[in-house]
Amino acid sequence: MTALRRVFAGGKGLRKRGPEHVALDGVDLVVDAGEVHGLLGPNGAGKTTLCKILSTVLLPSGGMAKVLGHDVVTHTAQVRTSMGIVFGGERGLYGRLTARQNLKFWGALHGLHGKQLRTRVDALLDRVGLRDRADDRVEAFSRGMKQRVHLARGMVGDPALLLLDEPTTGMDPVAAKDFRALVGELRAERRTVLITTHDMVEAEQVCDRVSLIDSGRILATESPNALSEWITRFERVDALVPPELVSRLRTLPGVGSVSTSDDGRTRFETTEEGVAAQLVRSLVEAGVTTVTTSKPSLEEVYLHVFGGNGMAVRR
Ligand SMILES: Nc1ncnc2c1ncn2[C@@H]1O[C@H](COP(=O)(O)OP(=O)(O)OP(=O)(O)O)[C@@H](O)[C@H]1O
Repeated sequence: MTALRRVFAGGKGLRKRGPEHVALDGVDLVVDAGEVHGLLGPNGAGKTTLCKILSTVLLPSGGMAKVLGHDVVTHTAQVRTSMGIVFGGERGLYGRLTARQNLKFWGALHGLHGKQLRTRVDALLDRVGLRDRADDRVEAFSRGMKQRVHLARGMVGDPALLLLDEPTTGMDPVAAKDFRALVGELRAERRTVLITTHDMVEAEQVCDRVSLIDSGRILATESPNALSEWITRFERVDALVPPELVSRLRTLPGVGSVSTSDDGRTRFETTEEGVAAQLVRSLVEAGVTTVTTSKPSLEEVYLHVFGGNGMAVRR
């Protein structure tokens, strides 16, 4: 996609008069064939808008996007048949139908019928681990199971490209891990996958490359290694620490900001790998007992990495 732009009219209702809202502000991005590419950004960054344009349900306000060589504005039919779409949440599944019925319905829309349809649906149910629940209504499924039906639905047309929009949001950790394993299988089959997420660890685990998006702009495209380096570098250590010890520890190399809150707890933020562990050791040796460590949020890491131009959570 080149200089892709989408502006929404402001205000509500038919007579929209409020200020315009720029959801995509000139996005340039090339996803290579066979690549699992992550689009990582906070709420309101523009990820869903981008997915909607690529899946031809929303028109761009400017710029150009092609899916497997087909323009999303002028060649919508070709785009639609060459891609599978998996949106997170409840959208797109019929709760009162069984998993098998849902897949048959979508398969029929892709022009499959008879034995070919049955075989494809059976294979997909097997693949996403739902063979035993194939004839239960989808409304009784857990979030993770529904998401597996979604993935099977996205695969029913055997697409070369899959668009996964926040597929693991709301899943428990085990279900999310299983789902990521399925994405790994798609990569092994050399399918191209564009996956949006606001989970840095997820992006790091499943993607070949990750683009960071904020305020409708791509800030950078990175390898997962760079992300994992950020994740290990930036940690937080919180404890009740005597002032003289705070003064000593704040001079340690790799300790970034140090702040003490009203309740007397001090927070150290590290900027180098391994420093959090070193801090914890020093605190324990000095007799400090309740020490907690945590990972910063995506936004905080971006603030470290991009400074004042870090991510802003909108909405
Ligand atoms: N139909 C619409 N009308 C007006 N503004 C919209 C519309 N759809 C999206 N926006 C705005 O465009 C911006 C980008 O939204 P988008 O849904 O693409 O973000 P996102 O990165 O997918 O966020 P999330 O992770 O919360 O889904 C947001 O500020 C949002 O409020």
